Amino acid sequence: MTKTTPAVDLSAVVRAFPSVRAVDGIDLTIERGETVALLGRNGAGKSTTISLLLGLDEPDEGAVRLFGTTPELAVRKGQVGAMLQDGRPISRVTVRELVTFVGRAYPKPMPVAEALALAGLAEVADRRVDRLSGGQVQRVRFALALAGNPELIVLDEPTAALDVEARRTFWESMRGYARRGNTVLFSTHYLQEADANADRIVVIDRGRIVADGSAQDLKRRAGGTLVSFDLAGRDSGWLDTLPGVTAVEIRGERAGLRSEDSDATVMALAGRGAIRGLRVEGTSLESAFLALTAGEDAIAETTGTTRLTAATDLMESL
Ligand SMILES: Nc1ncnc2c1ncn2[C@@H]1O[C@H](COP(=O)(O)OP(=O)(O)OP(=O)(O)O)[C@@H](O)[C@H]1O
Repeated sequence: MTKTTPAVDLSAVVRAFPSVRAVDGIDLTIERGETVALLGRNGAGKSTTISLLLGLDEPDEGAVRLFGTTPELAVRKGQVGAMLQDGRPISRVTVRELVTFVGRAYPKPMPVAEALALAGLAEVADRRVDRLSGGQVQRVRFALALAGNPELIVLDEPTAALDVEARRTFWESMRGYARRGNTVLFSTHYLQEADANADRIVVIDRGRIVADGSAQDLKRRAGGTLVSFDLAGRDSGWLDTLPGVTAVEIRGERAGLRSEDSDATVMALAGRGAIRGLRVEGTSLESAFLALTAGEDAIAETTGTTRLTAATDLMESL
């Protein structure tokens, strides 16, 4: 094993339950030092992927390696810390006592003061865990994940129940840990969190990876730009033949065109004098995500050619 062994390596991983293939052939490599968001809708397969990655569940097919070894061994060695969705820490002890106790289970624990400081708990270290706010409890769980001094931390929807301020402090702590050269994998429904806190976003849908890259890459993949204009009584049958256009949506008098080459689309529209109320907008991360994870149901009325474009999203933008 060399220094360059990736932190995470999932290879053709499948986990099938009787009613659903929760993970349906995932290949994912995360290099040391990366911060990666696993982004997907409810039921996309994020938690199942995380369970497999931590060795809490076994894949039916494929292989999972952490730092070149099995998840069990990596966890036992303290290389991996995790913060999962449920489980409230035991409460009749102080924050410091709890972090100290958990650290003792690992061969090379992080010094307690350091774990408390990184998690933003120094000021409440001597308070009982059952006297803390929801945001503080979440930070205790983060400190417990840090207790073994891990190189990789895995967080399953870490900010799901937190208000805006608690989220902000949570992500500050996480970034402090990542800046030390550590690796972070977190799952989220929140696009803004993925965009703001990850170097790389892996979009998962129906147990498969449907996109993997920076926020910028996702926007590009989701179909570039939205060009819209007033039809002013024209028919719309010709719009999907225009250069660059991948999808067309008509809403009353307004036409929306998803375009991979907005310059060419606008030129062609201008050539036909169809420029009344013309608007050209870049794809937001929100619409990129919707487009990448849209089901067949969301596309029903779209006359365009791409499967990736969600009609509902296009309608919202008009
Ligand atoms: N133990 C299980 N037995 C049967 N089906 C399961 C089991 N665990 C998960 N599933 C199913 O697998 C699919 C993926 O679930 P998973 O919890 O991994 O999704 P998720 O992306 O984490 O969703 P959420 O954001 O709601 O937590 C879902 O259809 C879920 O119902």
